[in-house]
Amino acid sequence: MESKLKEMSNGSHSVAQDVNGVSRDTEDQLVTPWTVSVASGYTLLRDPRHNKGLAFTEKERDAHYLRGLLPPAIVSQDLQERKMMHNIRQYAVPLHKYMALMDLQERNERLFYKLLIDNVEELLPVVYTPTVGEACQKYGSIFRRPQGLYISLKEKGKILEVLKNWPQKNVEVIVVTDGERILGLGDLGCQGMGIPVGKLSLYTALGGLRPSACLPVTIDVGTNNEQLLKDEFYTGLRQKRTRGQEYTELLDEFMSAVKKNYGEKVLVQFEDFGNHNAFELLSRYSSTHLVFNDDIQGTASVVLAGLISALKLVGGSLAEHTFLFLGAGEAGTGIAELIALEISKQTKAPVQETRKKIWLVDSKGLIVNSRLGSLQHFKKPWAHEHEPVKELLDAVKAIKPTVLIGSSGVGKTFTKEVVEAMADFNEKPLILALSNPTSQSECTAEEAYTWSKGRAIFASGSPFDPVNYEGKVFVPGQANNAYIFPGFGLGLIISGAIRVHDDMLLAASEALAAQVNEENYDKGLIYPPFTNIRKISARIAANVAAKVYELGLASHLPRPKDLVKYAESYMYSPIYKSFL
Ligand SMILES: NC(=O)C1=CN([C@@H]2O[C@H](COP(=O)(O)OP(=O)(O)OC[C@H]3O[C@@H](n4cnc5c(N)ncnc54)[C@H](OP(=O)(O)O)[C@@H]3O)[C@@H](O)[C@H]2O)C=CC1
Ligand SMILES: CC(=O)C(=O)O
Ligand SMILES: [Mg+2]
Repeated sequence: MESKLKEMSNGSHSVAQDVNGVSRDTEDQLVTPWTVSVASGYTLLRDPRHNKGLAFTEKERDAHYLRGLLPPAIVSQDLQERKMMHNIRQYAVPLHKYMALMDLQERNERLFYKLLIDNVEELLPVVYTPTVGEACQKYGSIFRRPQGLYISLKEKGKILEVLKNWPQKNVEVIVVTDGERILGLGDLGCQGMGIPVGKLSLYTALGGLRPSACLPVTIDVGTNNEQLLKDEFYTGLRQKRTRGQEYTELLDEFMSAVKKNYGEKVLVQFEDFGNHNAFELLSRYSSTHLVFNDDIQGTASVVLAGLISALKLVGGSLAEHTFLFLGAGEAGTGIAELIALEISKQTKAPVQETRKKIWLVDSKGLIVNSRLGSLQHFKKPWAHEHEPVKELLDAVKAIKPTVLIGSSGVGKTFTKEVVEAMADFNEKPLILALSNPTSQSECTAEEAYTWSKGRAIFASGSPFDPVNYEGKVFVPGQANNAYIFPGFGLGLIISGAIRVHDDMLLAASEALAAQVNEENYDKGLIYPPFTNIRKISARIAANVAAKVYELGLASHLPRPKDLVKYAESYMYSPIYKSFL
């Protein structure tokens, strides 16, 4: 659909909207709380949103007081990209690549996104898992310029004012963490900021949301990480985590301030909270806000997509498979619930029935009925009738799963014996080692292929290189919610969704699974490569938006006819704009 821009006044600044009321504010506006201006001269070169470096043309240099502030050469954005990629490839240490990319993001935002979009397979492991994990661990010592918004206990009572300090007013998506469960690395407190920053750079690069529409937030309620509390470079509050009423009040204040400042339709994505808060927050706000928990829901949707496409390789219907999880937290129970829902939709059997072929193991062993009294609420639906089993290997032998999913955050837990047992009773065992970063992966790709004698269908949360096993090359896929959340969020935003519904997650899974082609299957892949991720995200967005309209939860009316085209037309382009 062709977008027809019209200017609308919104308080102190102007916001452009299309016929559907979707914000199409241009990137050219530098919006501060008190004025609307585009910087010029020296300030323009230091404004990452508008800076083009040597790509400023002669005319732009004249028009914007840049004469003398740049050397005479004028280069294209493509040449700048080649130069930056060359420089980044010189670094042998991934963390140095990460720091170079963050510097670029702070210097020249469009060039940063052009690099990320054009080189997504190469740079994803740098701005995202696994390197972002190390960056969070060392965030205090690599800290240069602050990114995102920090809301600590010190700001209690004035969160709305804090939000108003953020220069962008037309925010569409917030990714928020409290840093308690950063990937599988545990409590990193305030240093968890790397995660919302990284996730939102994927929202732009993979899903096409404007950078100015994305707000990374870290809620700092302290940390129980003793090492960080003692670290002189730690950037957060030096106190133990606040729990209970004070925590709840802070989160309530944040959520209501967000709605006041950005309106009903801002999407809040919860990321890497400890599970004792994650489920609670999702259920508390899901009827009043547009909220989505990536670890519970995004992960569920990406894994379901992988399972649907894997059926082409392993055969049978979902209902005919038996699933065993190592890890019964956000990811594990979230995925389990969506699989049960999908099977229920396919077979018309009640979810209580379809759950019975899904088993979970936590740190205390298999989840069984005799443990019901002491189980956290999110584990209870998975307590089935069985004698207690302590070890994963024994659970594998007892349950005989066709699908084994690792969501424990603990590396090396899919041992040789576990993989061999899976390969004993499955022609093609489906093994997903979801835990991040690479150090926490339940097994490596090489281990999965070698121990199963080349029969495993394998995917992992963090990427592994292709493996040569007995002369055949196996390409492992990446089962990561990065496939889902950018397109999912885009679908919610273009339709003006007011609430998230499980059927939208199913719609996202279906759209992703449909993108896997014969060439991918031939390589043993159950996910498409990330190379075409923007096209994939547009299709996910369209399917999600279609579901939003079907459920009557859309506020952007009329419904665009061609939702894929509409999603594509909505996407941010990192190509430089002319300033003449
Ligand atoms: N690939 C992807 O897209 C995603 C990957 N993840 C990854 O999944 C992992 C888990 O995340 P999440 O579910 O949110 O974490 P949670 O903390 O919510 O859950 C972890 C679960 O693992 C169990 N566990 C811990 N240690 C062991 C052990 N030694 N043996 C068996 N079970 C164990 C815990 O048991 P207990 O309850 O008894 O403590 C708990 O049930 C992380 O590494 C994260 O990076 C998460 C989201 C997306
Ligand atoms: C991928 C992700 O969201 C996680 O590991 O937490
Ligand atoms: Mg996460």
